[in-house]
Amino acid sequence: MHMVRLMHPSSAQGVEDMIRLGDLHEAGMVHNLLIRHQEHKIYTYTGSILVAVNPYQVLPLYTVDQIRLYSNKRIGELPPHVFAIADNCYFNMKRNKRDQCCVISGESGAGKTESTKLILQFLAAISGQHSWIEQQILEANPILEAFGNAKTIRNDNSSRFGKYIDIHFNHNGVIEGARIEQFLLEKSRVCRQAPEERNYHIFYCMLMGMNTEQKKMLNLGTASEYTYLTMGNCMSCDSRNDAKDYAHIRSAMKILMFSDSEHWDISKMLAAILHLGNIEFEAAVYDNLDCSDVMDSPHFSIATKLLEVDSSELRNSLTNLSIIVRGESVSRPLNIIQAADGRDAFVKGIYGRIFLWIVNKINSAIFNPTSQKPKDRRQSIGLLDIFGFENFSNNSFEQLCINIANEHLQQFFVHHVFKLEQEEYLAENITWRNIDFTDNHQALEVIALKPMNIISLIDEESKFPKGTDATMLVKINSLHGKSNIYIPPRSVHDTKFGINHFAGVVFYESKGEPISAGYGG
Ligand SMILES: Nc1ncnc2c1ncn2[C@@H]1O[C@H](COP(=O)(O)OP(=O)(O)OP(=O)(O)O)[C@@H](O)[C@H]1O
Repeated sequence: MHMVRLMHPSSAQGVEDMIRLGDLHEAGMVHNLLIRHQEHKIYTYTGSILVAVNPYQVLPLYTVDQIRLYSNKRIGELPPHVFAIADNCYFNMKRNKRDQCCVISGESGAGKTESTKLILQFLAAISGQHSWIEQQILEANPILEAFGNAKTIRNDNSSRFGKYIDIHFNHNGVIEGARIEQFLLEKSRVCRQAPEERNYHIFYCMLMGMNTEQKKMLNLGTASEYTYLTMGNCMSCDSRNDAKDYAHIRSAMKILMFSDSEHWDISKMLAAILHLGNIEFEAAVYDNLDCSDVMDSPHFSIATKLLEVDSSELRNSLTNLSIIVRGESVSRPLNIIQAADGRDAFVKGIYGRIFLWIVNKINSAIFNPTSQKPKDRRQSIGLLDIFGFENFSNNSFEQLCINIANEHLQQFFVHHVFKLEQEEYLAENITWRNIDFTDNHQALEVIALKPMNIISLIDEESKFPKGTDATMLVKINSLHGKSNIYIPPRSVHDTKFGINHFAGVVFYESKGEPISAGYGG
């Protein structure tokens, strides 16, 4: 049993900056956040880091008066606030003429996207021009959220992609443009959703918001008619109004210069995805090989029309797999399970490209390339809104990518907060007590950095014509089986491998999707 000690007075009252806590350990910090949260004080500092606890209610913290109050103040002068961080970035950028960056991280539902939007709003308000470009930057959000957010069991508006927004300012500190980068869109959601989860908002918004004539042209009905929209058995979401959101998405697209024909082309692609999802395959045998054929249904012919492709070519590519080996195309028939997997991979490819196209289109409206003149040199504030570490009961390649991104962020954090600081103390001969910290550099090396790392082996196997999930595991086992980072499957029948991440062990499923579509492609 641990010794019982008196609580430090700072723990009983709570502190604005956890560095001042008398009981500086995990329980002390969590307790501090709890008592502050109970008083609706959702923000707390830990040095230069702001910790935000989601209040799940509207608090009067973001009014115009609050923006005015936090503008041009030193950190610590006022209670901790996301506006204080934004203000600090803005004035550091202007004063020191150095670009700034805010990293916003946390688990799903923590409030990352809301915080990103609040920082954007604050910057738009204090840089003070209420210009068309500011409005365009703010209106990019509803479009990105329509195509990249979905209802999950944790969050009715969960971002299923990471984003980096770089906001550009001229030498007077006025916003003159921005550029958005997206990472790791969860493409599997287009074809499959967990119970009580939905596909991307745009599908439901389109079906609820389009007029009858447009729906007729795309042969669309209601959400319940499409396999891809019903996997989670959840077609509506109490906190959302799909029809109203559709009107907002349309107006945001106009503000960001999407033409009517571009919007219509996107709608055709989305409708084609829904029809492709309803296509079924029947088994066939040809030359003693298990093959498949597309079952006759209106969905197939509608999909070919919407995609503007030849129906026999589409049929052929859905039921055969072609790989390029040494410059030559090698084709083999697919059985019905492989054909359905291949169709899903095709759909994920289409959706991923639509998303990329949309981000590029938004950038073409809000991004101004730099001028060469030194007096026009622009400065920037970057906002990174990226998913936190994930560990579900079933983890796929997508979780592996997300967790690698978090390993990199952790390494950046370790490097800046501990390693560089300690080097500086040493260089200046300052006496200090060594702080123990866990360095995740070795994990990063094994997973993604050193030669023959786990990711490169997965990549290599996905390009190998005879590569399967099983051959991939054999290779990883033989090269990393003895490392303390990789945990091999427990038996030859086990298809899960584990990775010892900085935040804990996660087991990943290697089986399920064809390797070329799931892991490699
Ligand atoms: N500061 C806040 N004030 C009030 N409500 C908030 C605040 N931050 C978050 N919320 C509520 O919590 C919900 C989830 O927040 P948000 O979407 O920002 O989480 P997230 O961390 O981006 O999650 P995900 O990783 O799933 O995208 C929001 O839709 C909103 O209802």
